[in-house]
Amino acid sequence: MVNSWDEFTTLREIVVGDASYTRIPEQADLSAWLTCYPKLSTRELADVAVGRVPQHIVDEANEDLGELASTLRGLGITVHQPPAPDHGVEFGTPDWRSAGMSSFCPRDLTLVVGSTIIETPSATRARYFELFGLRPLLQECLRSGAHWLAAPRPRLADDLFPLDEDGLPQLGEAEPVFDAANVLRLGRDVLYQVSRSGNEAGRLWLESTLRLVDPDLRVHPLRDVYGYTHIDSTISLLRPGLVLLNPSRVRPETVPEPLKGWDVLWCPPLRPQPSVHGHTLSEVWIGMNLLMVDPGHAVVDREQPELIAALDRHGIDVLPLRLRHSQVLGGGFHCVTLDITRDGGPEDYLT
Ligand SMILES: NC(=[NH2+])NCCC[C@H](N)C(=O)O
Repeated sequence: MVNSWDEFTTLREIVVGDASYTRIPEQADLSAWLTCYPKLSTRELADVAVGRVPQHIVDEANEDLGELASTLRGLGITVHQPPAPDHGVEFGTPDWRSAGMSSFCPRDLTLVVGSTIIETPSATRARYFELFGLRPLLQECLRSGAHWLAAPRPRLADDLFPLDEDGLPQLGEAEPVFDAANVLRLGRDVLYQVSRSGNEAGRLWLESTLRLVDPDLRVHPLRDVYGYTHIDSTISLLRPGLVLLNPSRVRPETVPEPLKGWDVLWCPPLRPQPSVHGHTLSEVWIGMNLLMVDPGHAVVDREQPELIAALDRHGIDVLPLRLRHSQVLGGGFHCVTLDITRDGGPEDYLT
């Protein structure tokens, strides 16, 4: 039964990703450049290894996902691992053509608010059909009583991706686009990061749609916190009143308004993963991208002992697991999962 209103109450059912067929999309595609390596110049992009990710990386990533799935099942959690489609298959629209990218991060394109599943309008062309891999499960959820919506299919024409004064890609406002991973759920409050992976039109669409889901829901835009892809290596909601924040992106004076008054665990310096495939889709801060199993237990990268110790000091026991390629593939434990059932409801955690 689909019911997930937050990021920390006791977890009952979850989706775990599949790294099979993962590809780095052609970087000549503006949307791929924006989502993958937005800080690289066109000259630097020439060095990026595009196409299928080396099989040993895929195999090790799937091994780690398998261990995650087994650990969660061992805790009595129902785990789904829908098989990835072949992301090498090309597709297109009247405006562009692309091949796929990855099913490693189910968090990115599917937003669950309560019993409503929302397919979000990603700005990444290569991810346009990624959710077809989840469709059988989403139909199962529908049959079990979930509401299932999809945002207006975005056109993703070039006018959505203007260049800035440095010739680097930006996200325009031509249409509503955002990834689900730009959103954190906090009971009746929803944090929406405005960035290169979620625009203001996307926020407007989400606000309008969530009014249909529950008129008491409140969407809080987070602007000028982190301008790049996704919110969950900048902010991790640990439990009511305690948040893990990325000190390289947030300062005490810029703690997002909805979280002022919460206790802050400033993430300690994290350890980079060994470089195995040139440029990485994530910064080192992906190490703080953790999964709360319940308010007292977190799945965390076992190669981050300083973070594990900091969580322990805040009364959070850690299940230390490995995710050897979270930087290269751009996903930590929050990214590579999608919780569909937790115990919490539309609580008011902010007053
Ligand atoms: N849901 C996700 N895939 N999140 C990944 C966020 C990675 C973020 N752009 C960073 O470099 O730290």
